[in-house]
Amino acid sequence: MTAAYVALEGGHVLEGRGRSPGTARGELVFTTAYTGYEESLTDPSYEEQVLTFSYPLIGNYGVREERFEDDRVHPRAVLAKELTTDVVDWLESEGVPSVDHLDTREVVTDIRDGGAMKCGIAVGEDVTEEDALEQLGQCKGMSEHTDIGAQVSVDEPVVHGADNAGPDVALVDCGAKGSIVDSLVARDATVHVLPYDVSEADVAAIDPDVLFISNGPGDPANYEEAISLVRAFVEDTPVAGICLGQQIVAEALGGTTEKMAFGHRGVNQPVLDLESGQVVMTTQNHGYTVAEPGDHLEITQINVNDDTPEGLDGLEYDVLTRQYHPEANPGPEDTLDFFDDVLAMAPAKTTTAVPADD
Ligand SMILES: NC(=O)CC[C@H](N)C(=O)O
Repeated sequence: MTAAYVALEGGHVLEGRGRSPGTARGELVFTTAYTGYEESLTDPSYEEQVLTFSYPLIGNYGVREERFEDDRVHPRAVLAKELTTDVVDWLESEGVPSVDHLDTREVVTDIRDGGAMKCGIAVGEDVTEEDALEQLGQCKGMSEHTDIGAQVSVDEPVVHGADNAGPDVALVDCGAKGSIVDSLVARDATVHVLPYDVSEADVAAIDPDVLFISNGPGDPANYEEAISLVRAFVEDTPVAGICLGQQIVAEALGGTTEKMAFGHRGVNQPVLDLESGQVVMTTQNHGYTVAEPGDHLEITQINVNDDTPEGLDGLEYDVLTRQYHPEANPGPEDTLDFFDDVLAMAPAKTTTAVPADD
């Protein structure tokens, strides 16, 4: 049997069954999602993290590329109670180590008690506990990954829906999920996917109808270029954001963000809309949260479990953000209308009326 060790911050080492081999380190987190493992594993927001699935059987409906959110697996390693060979083969082909036959209830309890923590993984024929501890020793804290955007963003601009007649959206790609692009293109927008550190001049050249900051991994405070961009454009251009995007917008407009103990990751997080009184089920994957919205934003939606901000509106500016993932994938599609609301902020296109013949 292939050996597998998981060294947790503090030095406690768990032993499991080795599946795909390799060594890795990252921030140990868990998701309670009971479906959507392909989408979660290809979500760039999991970059530099080790993902534990609390749902016990992962891989029972195979691996299909059309469900991927990006072209590669982002977590550094995967932990579960039971992984199917479909998933293990996929992870192995991507060089991502995985461990199963773990008591994931224990792992989740450790994370809930200790918070998201550093961990080291070693999987292989000859690996030892020391190999996992050595990985743990080299593990950086999430906020120390100061240029994490470079690991997940496009290098050059890419345009989707070029022939669409709707608004031009400048999507700052801090690790955008494919479903965000798809949701906008499906609503007739032209989406300009731009590098995470795109310059003000390059955005201005597009003359976007909406500036949209994507989801992405790591600490929002490290995305200085995107923060400046929001400040530069917000007076004249509607601004939208999802997850990391909400956090960046808050940082830009005088608000603050902070790290949560272990965050929200799952597909049934209840969110209350403060105006309508309605509760919606949402998909979430974040470890930071907006602490204070500042003077230019108001909190419109909150998490029912812990009251953290889930939606922000601009007070004097056109701003609309969500902490959860309205694009779903995985998870419920209750909140897709966010994309309609975002595009409704775009100024009406000026069309030249064709004079009638008579
Ligand atoms: N999904 C995301 O965009 C995650 C945002 C941020 N990296 C966090 O952990 O809070």
